[in-house]
Amino acid sequence: MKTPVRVAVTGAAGQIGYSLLFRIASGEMLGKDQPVILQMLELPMEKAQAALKGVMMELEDCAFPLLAGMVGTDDAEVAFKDADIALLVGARPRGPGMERKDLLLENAKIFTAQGAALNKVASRDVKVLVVGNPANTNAYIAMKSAPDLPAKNFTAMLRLDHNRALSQLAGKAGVAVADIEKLVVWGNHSPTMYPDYRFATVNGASLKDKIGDADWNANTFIPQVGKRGAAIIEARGLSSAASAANAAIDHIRDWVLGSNGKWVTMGVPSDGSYGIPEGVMYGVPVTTANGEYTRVEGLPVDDFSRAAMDKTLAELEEERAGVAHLL
Ligand SMILES: NC(=O)c1ccc[n+]([C@@H]2O[C@H](COP(=O)([O-])OP(=O)(O)OC[C@H]3O[C@@H](n4cnc5c(N)ncnc54)[C@H](O)[C@@H]3O)[C@@H](O)[C@H]2O)c1
Ligand SMILES: O=C(O)C[C@H](O)C(=O)O
Repeated sequence: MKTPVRVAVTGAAGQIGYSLLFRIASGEMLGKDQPVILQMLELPMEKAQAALKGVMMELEDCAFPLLAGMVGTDDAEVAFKDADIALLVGARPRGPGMERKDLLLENAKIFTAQGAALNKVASRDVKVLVVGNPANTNAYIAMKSAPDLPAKNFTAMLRLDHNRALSQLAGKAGVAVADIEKLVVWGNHSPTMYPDYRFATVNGASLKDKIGDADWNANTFIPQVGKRGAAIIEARGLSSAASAANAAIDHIRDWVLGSNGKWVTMGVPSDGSYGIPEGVMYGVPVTTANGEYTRVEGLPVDDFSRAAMDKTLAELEEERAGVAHLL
């Protein structure tokens, strides 16, 4: 039997938490031979703690063979103690008519506190994924609030956007999602993101050539992927949850177990490549192996792409300036 991995999940009694925890405990994230200990954080409020207790009762009732332990708490330092993986989900979601950055100041303080708690008690190798919005800037805040942990351990979730783009492309081209490779989503998890299929292939052939529709790319595909979160809020009255949990599982699974050479999108602190200033938490293509991600380097950036990449960068810089006083 392998040593259990400690997985901390914040906002554990929320919508995403409810779609996420059972899949982690069943082995879908870290493998069917990997025991896990779930360390769950919720707000110190009676209702949230009662809901967390209910979720833990249900986890217990699943009798998951891989669930080696559970902790439910309102104290971040308990939830993050020795955590190998931390999924920072707990934050306020937006409602209809809001942009994710409208949540910035309200949610930012959560991530200064949780970054500091991770800094103090988590494993030095902890892999952190920020899901709570605005995800890139919250991940940046957590990273800056944890100066003793390597910056590369902090990531933001762009995988939902990557998966959304895959499905739109597969539908347009009449191909299977599984056959599409080398897709990128650059930048911020916001409507300014730039889903880019210039390099994408289907069974080795260019997807861009197969689609051959620049107007669809600029006027349908890019805005549709960028505004998909709002479309779901409009339809459901609540923000995406099962698909967000699924993307979080994809992100961590690939980071820990490897992407087998496939490109995936992760929001990571920039190393200065592609004209993105160092430290900005920006969606880029990576491959993953042996628990590390490696940027796909040297892709050509044409004028259209440069403009799109700079627009999403400008928004991230603006968000970063808006929280500078907290860091
Ligand atoms: N990055 C993405 O792709 C993506 C996708 C979907 C949703 N989201 C974001 O994820 C977040 C959670 O969404 P949800 O639908 O699960 O929301 P939700 O309101 O259903 O659940 C959030 C939970 O977090 C808890 N919480 C709030 N502050 C906390 C704190 N400081 N510590 C611990 N727990 C805390 C709340 O009590 C609640 O139970 C939102 O910010 C949402 O916008 C991101
Ligand atoms: O759009 C939102 O506010 C929720 C989430 O970020 C999403 O993309 O579905």
